[in-house]
Amino acid sequence: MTKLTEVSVAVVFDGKGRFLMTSRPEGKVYAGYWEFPGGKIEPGETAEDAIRREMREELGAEIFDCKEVKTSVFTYPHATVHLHFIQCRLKSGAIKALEGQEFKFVTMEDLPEPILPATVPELEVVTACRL
Ligand SMILES: Nc1nc2c([nH]c(=O)n2[C@@H]2O[C@H](COP(=O)(O)OP(=O)(O)OP(=O)(O)O)[C@@H](O)[C@H]2O)c(=O)[nH]1
Repeated sequence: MTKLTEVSVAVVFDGKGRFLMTSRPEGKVYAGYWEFPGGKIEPGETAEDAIRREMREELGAEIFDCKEVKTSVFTYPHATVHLHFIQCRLKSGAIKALEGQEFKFVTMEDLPEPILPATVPELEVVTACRL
């Protein structure tokens, strides 16, 4: 059976109904592609533990009200990923790009390009979660 890479990603809205996307930094596969913030789940972590850690490491952000809203599986040439979409809220304070990435709050009408292939088909469903 194919080994799944477990990945946790955050679905975060701002007060205007826009959601957060980040660009992948140089040196990673698909560098420059836009995605939901997040990363691989490490051994012993839950999806929620992982997204709390990734948001802290990548963006200096603390989150709360975490809820898994969807999972999906996508096969890339380099790996098969099992994505866990965690809707959450940001505690107040500025987000900082700590890993050389870019970030922005976007709408479906104003998406950045290019977006990771696995993320594109999930955008509609995930953004429908808006509170
Ligand atoms: N963060 C994130 N990763 C995604 C999304 N969609 C998607 O297919 N992925 C895939 O999930 C995997 C996440 O790995 P990563 O390289 O970002 O994870 P990481 O920060 O833990 O990486 P590291 O192993 O270099 O420390 C990649 O294979 C990436 O292509 C998405 O929307 N957000």
